[in-house]
Amino acid sequence: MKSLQKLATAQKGKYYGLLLLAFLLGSVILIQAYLIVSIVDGLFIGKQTFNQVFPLLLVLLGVLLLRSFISYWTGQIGVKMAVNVKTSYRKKLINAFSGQSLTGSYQGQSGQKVSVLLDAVDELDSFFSKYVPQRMVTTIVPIMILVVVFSQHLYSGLIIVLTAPFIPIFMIIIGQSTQRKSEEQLDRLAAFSGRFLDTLQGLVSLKLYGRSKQYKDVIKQSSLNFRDATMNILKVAFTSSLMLEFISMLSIGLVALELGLRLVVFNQMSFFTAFFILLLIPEFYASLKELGSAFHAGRSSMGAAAKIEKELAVNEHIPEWGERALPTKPESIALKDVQFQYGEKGFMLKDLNIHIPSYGQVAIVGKSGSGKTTLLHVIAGLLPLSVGKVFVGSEDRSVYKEEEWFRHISYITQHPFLFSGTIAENIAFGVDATMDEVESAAKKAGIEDLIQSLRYGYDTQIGEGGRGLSGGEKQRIALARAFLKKPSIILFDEPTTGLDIFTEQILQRSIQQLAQNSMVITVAHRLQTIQQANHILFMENGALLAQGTHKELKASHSPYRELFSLHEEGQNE
Ligand SMILES: Nc1ncnc2c1ncn2[C@@H]1O[C@H](COP(=O)(O)OP(=O)(O)OP(=O)(O)O)[C@@H](O)[C@H]1O
Repeated sequence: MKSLQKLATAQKGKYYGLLLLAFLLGSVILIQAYLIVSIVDGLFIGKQTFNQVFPLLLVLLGVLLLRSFISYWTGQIGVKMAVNVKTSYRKKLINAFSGQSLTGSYQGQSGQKVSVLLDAVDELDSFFSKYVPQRMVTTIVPIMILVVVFSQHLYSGLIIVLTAPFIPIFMIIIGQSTQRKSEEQLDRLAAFSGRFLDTLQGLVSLKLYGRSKQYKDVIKQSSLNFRDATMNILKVAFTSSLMLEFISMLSIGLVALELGLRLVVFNQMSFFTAFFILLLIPEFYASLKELGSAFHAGRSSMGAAAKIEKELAVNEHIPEWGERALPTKPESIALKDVQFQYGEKGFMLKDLNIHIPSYGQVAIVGKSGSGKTTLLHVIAGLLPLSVGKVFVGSEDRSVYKEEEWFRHISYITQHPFLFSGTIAENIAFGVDATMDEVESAAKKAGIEDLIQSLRYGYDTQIGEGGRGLSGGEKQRIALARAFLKKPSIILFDEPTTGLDIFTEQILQRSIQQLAQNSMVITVAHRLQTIQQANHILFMENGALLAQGTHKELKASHSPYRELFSLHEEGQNE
């Protein structure tokens, strides 16, 4: 609770506002009890007329209104505190997620991350909107009441002092298990969300492999687990309310019995004093009881805070960036003694020394798993280097601003991600472009005819991830993006799966066109791409085995010759 508490005290204005309102509430409760007792005492003991007590009734009405107003403002301040904290946590989480390198973003299930961002952050609400305001009220109001009760009657004060500690003791015992159960509930919710999203995304594979029934059961089970965890929390909440009610009723009963005996049997006190104390005692215990419920909610928030902190504490190694602007057209890219490793013992790129000129086509070639895509990601600046440097021209790339670097890059992956929206919006993604420019880019990427054949043309809606488009169509939209963005560096992960001859030719032609003014680096799987490249990087097991033109490598390097002849065989077949 300490870290959440710090966030509450950091909002000084609101915190002191709550303190002031708690004092006001204490005073209003005392005045309200005093007025009620005066009116009843005046009417029934002092035999006053209604007209005589009427002014007091008006004041009482004012006091009741003031009390409602104080409760309203206390609630409002709590809600505003919660909003500030939730906004700041959501920002931190989004920054953490968006700042992650590729390896970080691949870890864990996407659904779980969404669950932390939405559900766990929402769970923080009750600490600030309920617990903090109520704790302030309970710190001040019962003490004010106790002082007044002691000033009126010593023994009633003593009974309160003896019975009141049972409530906080009980709250602490219950609070421990609430936090544990709340963490468990959030874990299960995150697991449920994660599995659900995984299943949705892999629905086709599940059907093809006849696993949809098993996954249905898995989802059902994780949903039941979440339900059980929620029920466990509710069980604790109900038990805690019952016990708090029981303790406070018992204590009020004891004080009432003592007052009754003194007033009626022993005739040792006035009706005014007895009634006044009797009205204040329920207020005293109500305040403690409400803290009990708020404490329960606050503990749930702690569980959520622990989960969020865990997500934020992932100490990930990310690419470094500086503050300098990048020249309009970056000169060559050079990798000097570069190494990169996935995790501590994962696959490793070893001692890479590569020079790529500012225009022309570079092909990265090698067997599957040799590290071609990983090298492309290192060149793109998506992965942090373990050792070595990447130079842009003569400058270390890390001195440049991240957004400046990415402004110069287009990356056409094997499965480009399209966002839910129109085709035009997807082509113009990240740039301000007129409709003419969008159409001209689509034409260069060879997708214009297809778009025009659609009923709504460029305004056709596509689903998230490009649902509704084929792989080749998605790649051509990504190409159109590249034409529109006019990047200096184009990274292209050539599709391994067979595209039709028509689409393949369009892709080849477009890439060649882009290579006239830009640096094109392709993870090449096709013979034609390899033959056309100005420079070839031949990878094996994370190392750069050889580099040069296709002719040079074919003539001098036997492993390359072997791979190339395999390519040729595949193509002939
Ligand atoms: N995020 C990751 N975390 C850990 N290891 C990874 C990750 N991505 C890839 N690898 C591993 O790194 C190695 C190289 O992968 P990479 O995708 O770079 O190969 P590739 O040459 O592009 O293969 P392909 O031609 O089949 O696409 C593989 O052994 C792969 O399992």
